[in-house]
Amino acid sequence: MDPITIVGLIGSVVSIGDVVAKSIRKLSELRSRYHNAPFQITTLVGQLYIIQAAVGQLMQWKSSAFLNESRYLELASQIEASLDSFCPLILALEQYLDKFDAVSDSDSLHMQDRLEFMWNEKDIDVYLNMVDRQVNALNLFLQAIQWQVSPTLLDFKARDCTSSIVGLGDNGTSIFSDNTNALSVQFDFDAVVVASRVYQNAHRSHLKRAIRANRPDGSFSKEKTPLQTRDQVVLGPIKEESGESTHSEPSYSRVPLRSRLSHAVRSGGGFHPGSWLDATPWRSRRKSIPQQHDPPVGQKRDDKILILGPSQSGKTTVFKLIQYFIDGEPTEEERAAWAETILTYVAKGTLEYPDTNNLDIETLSNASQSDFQDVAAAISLWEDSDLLERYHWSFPTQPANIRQLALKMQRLARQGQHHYTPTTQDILQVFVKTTGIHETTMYYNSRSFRICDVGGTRAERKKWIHAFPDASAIIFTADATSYSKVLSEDEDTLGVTEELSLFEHIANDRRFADTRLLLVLTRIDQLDNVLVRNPVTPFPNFTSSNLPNSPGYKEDYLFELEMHFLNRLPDWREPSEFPIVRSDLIHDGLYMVENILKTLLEDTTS
Ligand SMILES: Nc1nc2c(ncn2[C@@H]2O[C@H](COP(=O)(O)OP(=O)(O)OP(=O)(O)O)[C@@H](O)[C@H]2O)c(=O)[nH]1
Ligand SMILES: [Mg+2]
Repeated sequence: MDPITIVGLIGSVVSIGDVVAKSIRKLSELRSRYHNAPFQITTLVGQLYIIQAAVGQLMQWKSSAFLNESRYLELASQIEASLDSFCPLILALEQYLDKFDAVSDSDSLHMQDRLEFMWNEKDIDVYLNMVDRQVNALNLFLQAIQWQVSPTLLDFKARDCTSSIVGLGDNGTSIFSDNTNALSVQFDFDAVVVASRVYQNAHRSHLKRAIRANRPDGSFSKEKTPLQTRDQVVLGPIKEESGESTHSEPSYSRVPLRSRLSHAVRSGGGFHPGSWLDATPWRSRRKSIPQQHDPPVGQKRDDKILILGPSQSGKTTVFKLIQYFIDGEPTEEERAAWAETILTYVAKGTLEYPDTNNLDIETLSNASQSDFQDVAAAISLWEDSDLLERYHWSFPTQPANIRQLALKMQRLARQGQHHYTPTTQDILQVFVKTTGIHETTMYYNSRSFRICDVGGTRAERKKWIHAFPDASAIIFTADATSYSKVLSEDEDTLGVTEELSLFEHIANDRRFADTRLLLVLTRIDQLDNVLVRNPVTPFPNFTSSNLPNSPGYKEDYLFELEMHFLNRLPDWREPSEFPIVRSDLIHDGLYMVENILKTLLEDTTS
């Protein structure tokens, strides 16, 4: 059957739907007017409703996506045959009911009409039987179609994020919904999906794999299956929820007084050694919190530090800093390897500038060490200091850092250098998006510990679950200037909204009840510039008696920002045990990580 015939078929389904609806209306009217109406009428109405629902299902065939699938074409011809026998039946029923049209105009049935109606009760019986058979046939038929259709439907639903099911595909591929809110919602098609053969198969195979993985010898057992719950599967963006946890308006209900926070919130650029570093060991001061699983007696696990935060918040920069602090700054070979990456980064950033008319595209797209002088000349565009102003804040790279690197390269080229060797600061300034999880074991004060860097985009966060087990500390990085930016993966969401809700999700996660949490506010060096140019609109209650270009204004803003983070802490976390570090990672990061490591590993390294 060709697509045009199917469109015709859908047309006949629509008209059958109309006749069925009319018959239901007529029968219902008759039932309400004719007290003691034969039981068959009620049954007939019920059956017709089922047919109406079935016809509604068939309407899904309108979707053009089905028209190109051979298996639907085959089903379409079967449906047509089925409707061929159903049409005369439903039309005959309509005609039969037309006879009572006259009586339905009056308020109740007259005696003569009643007699006629009862006389015809047998006719109704016949119709009922026939409709009944038709309903059964249609039911079976629709079930068969659902089996075929559901994987495709599921695919659509998952892709447009309305599915509550994660990871099902006809060809064995997984589909994930980005909308994690949907994961806790039940949908009316869930039952159909769960009953479908493809779901059952996938479920059984996941079960088998999980059981097998749990057995050292790979065999099956009847022991408890370590299945993940649905909310463990994806850690995606967290939407603002209604009720207590809504933070569109700042609320300070859970925030202690400024004085109480004096040693939780550090002020000024960079890290201030002192009170919170010298504080009593973390664990001894912890409030009573939900139970966590300790390692078996006698077995001491390595500490594991997770670096979490949204994309471009500075996770990898912190990771690099820790590495350089412990292993020493990059070697000559490592610097040479970084040179190409940085050249390409700057050249690509220049090319992404919206006005590319005057650019030497050829040189910039093939930037390499060998033509360093040409590349440096081609990026002279960045000397234009107004350029940053005209850059849109959602720009996926870091215009300020690119500009600094570009200016530096031009200076080196003018000095006659033909090769570019980056400094540690240059390496820290480059952005290479992280994908996956990067775990490394490092040694500090004769102790080994593990450190994990992860990708921070929404898509990457789905993998975080694998890094969570055994985390002893979390460094959460947040860009202090993100109130003025939107996400590169979603231009409708402000950076600060995303980082606050992600932080809330992590801070409130019971899995981390025994895990230290530390916040690093990054890009403090860029904050002055950003504050002068962008009003702090996301925090409507923010006021300052200082002028936007003064240090007092920056201090007031940072205090406001930190309050928003503190507001997201659960009751079982003590704000005074939640260090906040303000940092310019590029220029004083090494000093900061030394203090962070001392603090996070304090009771194990001393
Ligand atoms: N000027 C300045 N730039 C910073 C600072 N912190 C981070 N950056 C820059 O911000 C960009 C992104 O930093 P990354 O550490 O790569 O970001 P990330 O969080 O690892 O991002 P993903 O890998 O996508 O999750 C880089 O270009 C860094 O140099 C800072 O304190 N000051
Ligand atoms: Mg990264």
